[in-house]
Amino acid sequence: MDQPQPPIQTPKPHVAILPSPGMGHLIPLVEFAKRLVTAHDCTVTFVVPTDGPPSKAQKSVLGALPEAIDHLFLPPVNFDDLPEGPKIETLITLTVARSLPALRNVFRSLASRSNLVSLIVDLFGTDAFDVAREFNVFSYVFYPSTAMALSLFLHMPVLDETVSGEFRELHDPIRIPGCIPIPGPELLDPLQDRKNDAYKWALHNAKRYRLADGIMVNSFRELEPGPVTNLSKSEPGKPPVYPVGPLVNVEPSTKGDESNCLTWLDKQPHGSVLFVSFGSGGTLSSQQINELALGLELSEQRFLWVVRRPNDSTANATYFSVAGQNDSSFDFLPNGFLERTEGRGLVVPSWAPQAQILAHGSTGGFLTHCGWNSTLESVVNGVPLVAWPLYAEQKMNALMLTQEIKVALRPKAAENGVVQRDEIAKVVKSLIEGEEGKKLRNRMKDLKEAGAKALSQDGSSTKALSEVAAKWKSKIFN
Ligand SMILES: O=c1ccn([C@@H]2O[C@H](COP(=O)(O)OP(=O)(O)O[C@H]3O[C@H](CO)[C@@H](O)[C@H](O)[C@H]3O)[C@@H](O)[C@H]2O)c(=O)[nH]1
Repeated sequence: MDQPQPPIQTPKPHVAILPSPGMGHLIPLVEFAKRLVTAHDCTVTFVVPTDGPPSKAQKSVLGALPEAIDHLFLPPVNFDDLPEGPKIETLITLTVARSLPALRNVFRSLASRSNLVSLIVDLFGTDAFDVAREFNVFSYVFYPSTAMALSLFLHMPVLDETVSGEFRELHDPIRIPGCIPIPGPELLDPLQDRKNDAYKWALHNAKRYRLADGIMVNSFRELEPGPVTNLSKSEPGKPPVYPVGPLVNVEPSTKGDESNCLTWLDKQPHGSVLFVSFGSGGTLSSQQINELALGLELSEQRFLWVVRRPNDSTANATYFSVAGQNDSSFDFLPNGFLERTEGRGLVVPSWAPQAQILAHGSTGGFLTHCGWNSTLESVVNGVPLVAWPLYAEQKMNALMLTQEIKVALRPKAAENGVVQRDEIAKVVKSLIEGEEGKKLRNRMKDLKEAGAKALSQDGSSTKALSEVAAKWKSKIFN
């Protein structure tokens, strides 16, 4: 009788992921890569463009990945030729565009030693599609923000052609298929000044989205029914859109619990603490930090606040440098604030293990800049929000969270643009112990369940990702 044959080794599909700069872009892609490996037996290489030495946070996230996920840093690009004060979107797009020769070399090597099937970029990386085409592999976008913002990106070429002047000056709100109307001043930052290069680069990327073989978005239908339903309709020239979320950072944070936040939370009553944090890049002005501190004090609620040194000229001062910061002198906080709130409040410098804080039972609310990862991390833990948008697409997110999904309260700024202490105290109190807070919390709990269902074995996001993976696998066997 014939001896049984050893099983034929299936060649694994290999995927190259190119994250554009920013922890908010890297973190969801890492979760996405883990799914590709565990659920679809892919192998992955993160090819990371840089403009300087990799940050501690980047190294620590990428260094902790399973064996099937490799990573390498491309040589830093140079920006010496740029005029003064380029905006973030310009820097992010140019970091990718100027890394293409190095990416090409990496592709040459990957293609020779693996079944390279696809390139995945995020919202600002579409220039890399040219390299994917040269090597005959698929090009996908992983869109790390809302289906609403993706709808805007896809609609941007039409807006550009049909609207003259600045969007922020339009009398009527902007209407995008499937989305709630967006007042011009709430549109994402690069659309606020059409003469700036940042607008040019956003439009450039938006036009190139149509060249992708598919777009994955970190959202799910129950969270954004209007935009998701509309995006799933097929339309000539629009790639298929796959909602694959909520993919969030669930691992212990990159920097551990150096500030003992979790130990402190262990000692607080259930659902009593407001977590205050502005993502990886958010900073406040001196005047605003002062009001926020006094507002938290006045609210008489417990709080855990990730504090960064104020910056009076920009709201995203630490976007490219957060990991380097470790400024624990809080000399800019109001006199006596730390002493007066001792025991009831904990202030930590720069960075905290956010995923674990939001998952902790003592956390009852989150005052956030509305970055989409922070928002999703709150959704998967059923934590209601105070919306405090700062830059990028955060005002659009806040609009949706307060007016459409109704899981957030948004404090109003005074005429000078600063949110005053009384307003802060009122909103915080209402979220943590008021009737309104209760409603938002219940709504968040429903979304938490819907999110878990979307990612379950037969859930919509699981199925959407399987469809993409099947397409990649078919490339190997054809
Ligand atoms: O002290 C901190 C601060 C942040 N984080 C983590 O860092 C990520 C921050 O992501 P996000 O909330 O999305 O904020 P940004 O880093 O500001 O993200 C950028 O990218 C997002 C996705 O495109 C956009 O929604 C934002 O507007 C944009 O600023 C989250 O996973 C947090 O858990 C920590 O672990 N500890």
